[in-house]
Amino acid sequence: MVMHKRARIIYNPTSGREALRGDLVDILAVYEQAGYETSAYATTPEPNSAKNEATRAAKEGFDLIVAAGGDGTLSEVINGIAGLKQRPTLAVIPAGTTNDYARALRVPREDPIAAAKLILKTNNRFKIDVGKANDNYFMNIAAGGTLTELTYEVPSQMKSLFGYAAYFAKGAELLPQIKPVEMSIKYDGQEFRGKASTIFLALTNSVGGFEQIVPDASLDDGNFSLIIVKDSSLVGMLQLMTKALKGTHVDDPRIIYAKAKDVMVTPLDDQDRLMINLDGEYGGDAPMHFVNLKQHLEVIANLDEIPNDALTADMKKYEDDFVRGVDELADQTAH
Ligand SMILES: Nc1ncnc2c1ncn2[C@@H]1O[C@H](COP(=O)(O)OP(=O)(O)OP(=O)(O)O)[C@@H](O)[C@H]1O
Repeated sequence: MVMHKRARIIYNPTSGREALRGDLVDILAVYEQAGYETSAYATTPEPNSAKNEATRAAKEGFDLIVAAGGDGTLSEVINGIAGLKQRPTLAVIPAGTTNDYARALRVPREDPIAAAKLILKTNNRFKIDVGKANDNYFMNIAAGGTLTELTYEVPSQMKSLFGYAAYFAKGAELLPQIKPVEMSIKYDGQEFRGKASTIFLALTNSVGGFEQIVPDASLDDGNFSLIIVKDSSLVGMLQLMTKALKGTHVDDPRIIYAKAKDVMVTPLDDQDRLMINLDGEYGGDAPMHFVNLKQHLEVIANLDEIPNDALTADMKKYEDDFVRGVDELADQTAH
């Protein structure tokens, strides 16, 4: 008897513009063509429906799990399998509005069937790092601060309309609420002790449109890129944001930029609440222990292709306007 490999597609019927529904038959056919006996599960509005199904399918011995939806669905699927001994391979079909992770894996983001077809390509399997934060897992970025919604809590509609520009608008609006917190950050035998306003632990360089926030990110080196932001003034933070667009923030004295596998973040004053955001969702408060699980998951990706993520003309213009606005603001405050 021939044993077939099995694939489980976990898809969110509501994500993005409900684009997946019409493509599902074709997507199933692609995985069948690749030799997988394939079935599909539609997620439900209940919390963790994608996560629970991912755990169930992995324990049932499925070889491949396809997470089809937005970053939220993908994050749940990763949380459903990352803690298991036997982990299926993960494929991603992006259908959300930001799809940061698919961008990092260079999975086509406009065409779900093209994304599925990566399974047919040779040289498409990569073992990549996964982040652990206390008992949760993340694949892209952990952010900590008094206000971790900084780059994330952008309403979906606004994201679809303005894409990447929406992050700036929202970021600028929220910045005045950021307050520095006295904290200890132990990282691979070193320690930062002092006031910091925000920290980031990144696994990829694909963070809400800031392609250069981690200019030298590697998906499989076992390290987080740790960014500790010491400044918290409005102008200072905005200036750092403009520098982050170009990747020049890493040399700024207001920032500590390091590579580390093990990071312990502890607020030093019990009164301070240091919230942690994992891949765009609230992930609990510090103290938090972060561990990089090196090459923990096998993913279907397109990493041998040359990146094709040039900023569109519109984004570029917005970026230029933003940089000019910040320069003017800095001038006014200086006088
Ligand atoms: N059948 C369903 N009906 C309503 N909501 C659902 C359903 N299935 C999943 N959800 C909800 O969808 C959310 C996850 O959305 P997901 O990240 O996949 O897409 P998105 O929000 O469109 O994408 P992005 O995060 O990129 O904006 C979760 O809050 C989940 O509870």
